[in-house]
Amino acid sequence: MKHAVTYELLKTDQRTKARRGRVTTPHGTIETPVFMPVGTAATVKAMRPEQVKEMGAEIILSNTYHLYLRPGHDIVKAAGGLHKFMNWDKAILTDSGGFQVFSLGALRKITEEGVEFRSHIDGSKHMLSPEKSMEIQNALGSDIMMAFDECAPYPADRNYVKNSLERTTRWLKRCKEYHQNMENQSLFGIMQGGMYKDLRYESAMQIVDLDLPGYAIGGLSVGEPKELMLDVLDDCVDHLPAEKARYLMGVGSPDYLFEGVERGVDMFDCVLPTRIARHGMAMTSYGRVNIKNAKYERDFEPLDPECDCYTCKNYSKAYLRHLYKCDEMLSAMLLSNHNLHFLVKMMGNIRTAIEEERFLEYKNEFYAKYGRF
Ligand SMILES: Nc1nc2c(CCNCC3CCCC3)c3[nH]c(NCCc4ccccc4)nc3cc2c(=O)[nH]1
Repeated sequence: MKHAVTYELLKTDQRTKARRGRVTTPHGTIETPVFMPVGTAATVKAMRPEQVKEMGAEIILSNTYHLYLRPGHDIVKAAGGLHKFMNWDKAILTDSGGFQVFSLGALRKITEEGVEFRSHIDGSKHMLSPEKSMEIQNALGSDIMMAFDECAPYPADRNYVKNSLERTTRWLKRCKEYHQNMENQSLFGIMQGGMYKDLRYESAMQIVDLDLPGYAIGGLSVGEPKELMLDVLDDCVDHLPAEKARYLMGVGSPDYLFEGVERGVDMFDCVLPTRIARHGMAMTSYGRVNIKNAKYERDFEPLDPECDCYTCKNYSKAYLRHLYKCDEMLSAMLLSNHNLHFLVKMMGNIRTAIEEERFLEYKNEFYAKYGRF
């Protein structure tokens, strides 16, 4: 069957595995490498969709687990699907809910069938399975649906990880089986295998056979040390086909984005930029700014002198500090807008740097200014 979503490789860096590509979806194209803003409950928190579009975002994420529990995928479907419901007409990727059950829900039991859990909202009992996850994602109408997987905890013993990845592969086959009749939505597989390189290879071989348009690297950014994560990641990428999209799940701070791009990753997502914004933290060209710090009380300069976002063009650190101290809603709105703009613009600069064969130079230039991470 023709894939609804396709990846085309445009250029590979001559000195690293960094690459420039493009993902085509029924709701438009996505230039890669790309950072995808997260919109968990059908909103990128504190942002209007027009602002997310204006900064250049071409795809956002949402989530099966959250929307199934509230408001219910049947309501979103009745509204005409997630694009209509949240007034976003570009691409949407939905995560499958597995990761969120482990990280949010009160987990009850994992069986071959799926995962039993209690809702973190009202404690009611639920069951997510590959089929249920696909039914929900189909109702939501996302362009890219993630397979229902288990993200093994870290650390986890080798035997557990091996059994878990093999079940995740069986679940992927059930997702693909169920997906047959959804021509406007594509399914991405997810590689697991913990921090065990041989199990990562095993997982990759099993899922690549299914010839999907894109593959995610799951099971990382789960508390492991940075060097371990990067070492395993470096290996994982080599086992995925060059002509398919590669998505590293849950990664989104500047340093990890540069390191991921350098190792051949095309797509990233993370709640970080909007989450730290709500805690008064901003990402700037010169490192992180903690706006509640007293040193900004009379600092009438913008957050980032090199940023052209709405926040940096119109407000000072002193004002932003004041808003945060007063717990004003505008604080989260302005800092979220800046942080997302910062990452989306940074990825645009990375794409240009790859095109101009100067990715490493740009990375070093960025690191020099950003200071310690
Ligand atoms: N299916 C699946 N999802 C994963 C996710 C969720 C990705 N964002 C989904 C969005 C859709 C809606 C919600 C998020 C992950 N997120 C992380 N790390 C995030 C670490 C982090 C947490 C908080 C702040 C910063 C970093 N590792 C992940 C591994 C997996 C995985 O194997 N399988």
